[in-house]
Amino acid sequence: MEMEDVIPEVSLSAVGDKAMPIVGMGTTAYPPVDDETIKSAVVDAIRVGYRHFDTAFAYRSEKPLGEAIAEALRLGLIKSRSELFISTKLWCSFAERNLVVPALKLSLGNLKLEYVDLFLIHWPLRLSQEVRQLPIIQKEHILPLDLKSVWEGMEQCQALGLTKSIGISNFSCKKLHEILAFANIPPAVNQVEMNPLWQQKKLREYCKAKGIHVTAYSPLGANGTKWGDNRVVGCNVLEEIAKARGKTTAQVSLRWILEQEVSMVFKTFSKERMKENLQIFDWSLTGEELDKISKLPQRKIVLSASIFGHHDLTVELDEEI
Ligand SMILES: NC(=O)C1=CN([C@@H]2O[C@H](COP(=O)(O)OP(=O)(O)OC[C@H]3O[C@@H](n4cnc5c(N)ncnc54)[C@H](OP(=O)(O)O)[C@@H]3O)[C@@H](O)[C@H]2O)C=CC1
Ligand SMILES: O=C[C@H](O)[C@@H](O)[C@@H](O)[C@H](O)C(=O)O
Repeated sequence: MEMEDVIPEVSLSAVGDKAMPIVGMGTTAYPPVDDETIKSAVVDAIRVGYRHFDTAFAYRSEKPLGEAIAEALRLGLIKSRSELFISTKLWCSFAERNLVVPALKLSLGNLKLEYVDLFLIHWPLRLSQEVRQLPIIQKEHILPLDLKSVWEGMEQCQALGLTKSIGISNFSCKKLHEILAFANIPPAVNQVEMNPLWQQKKLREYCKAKGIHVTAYSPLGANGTKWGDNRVVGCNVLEEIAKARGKTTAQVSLRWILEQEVSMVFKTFSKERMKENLQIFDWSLTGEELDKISKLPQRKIVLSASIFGHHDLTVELDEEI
């Protein structure tokens, strides 16, 4: 059986015809790797059965992802680009009304694609165009986002057919409330950190009520990266469940996410772990196990203040839920 047959899909509210595989592969690596490594990891992932890939202008992975797609087509691993679901994100230094369409065109140029399936506002922040690296030392380079005008630019991207659907990332209930007040096209997706140690209960309830699909990022707590740590894969409660069930701690975390009816994007460039991380569809957690996980102490792992630098806007963002 082909793995793609077993990855379920979800229909997004704003996308006419395209469903999103509920498991996708992330493409941001730490420490950074060369393009060839990303390209061959994506080709491996397509072989294993992944069809959904998450990139961003900021990850510098758009180009190798595009090359991997071309290679997969050449090798006959897929027959058409339409078999894939590709999402990319608007970087904060393009978060201005007139820069949104050109930014997506830049990303499409990197990807060598005519359209993406999903385009997200990466963070509810704007960065000055002078910013060249993170974290930002000069505080005046972190700026508030004019959400209404940026969203108009996102809507234009969809109207132009450059993306099938549009959404947001790292948005709290408060910011969702703001955007829903004026959006002509409501966001299809909110991509946020979610794992057993940051369960996002309130945000998920809010999104469900508003018909916004949630995608979990850093579902393994971004193990081994500079924006995450090993608290999820090293969590005792998850380890105990894993041992009792003959699974890995990562599989327990991913299975828990699946059972919350959200989708997820995780990153691994190891072919073995690509397979391991897909072994989550044919078993389920017991009520007792779910109960233990629901009682885990909660703490956000991915903090905008550590990615961008300490600033009133990042501190406020990290506190909002
Ligand atoms: N919208 C946003 O602001 C953000 C979006 N993202 C997106 O989400 C994706 C996933 O999140 P990310 O932050 O990468 O974190 P993840 O939780 O996916 O963790 C990735 C890390 O876990 C390791 N890993 C993967 N599988 C296993 C396993 N089975 N056992 C042990 N370790 C494992 C990987 O190493 P290895 O490769 O060696 O297996 C990698 O170091 C990103 O790649 C990106 O696309 C992430 C952060 C923010
Ligand atoms: O420098 C850090 C990296 O950019 C990392 O924090 C981001 O790429 C993160 O995964 C995100 O999506 O915001």
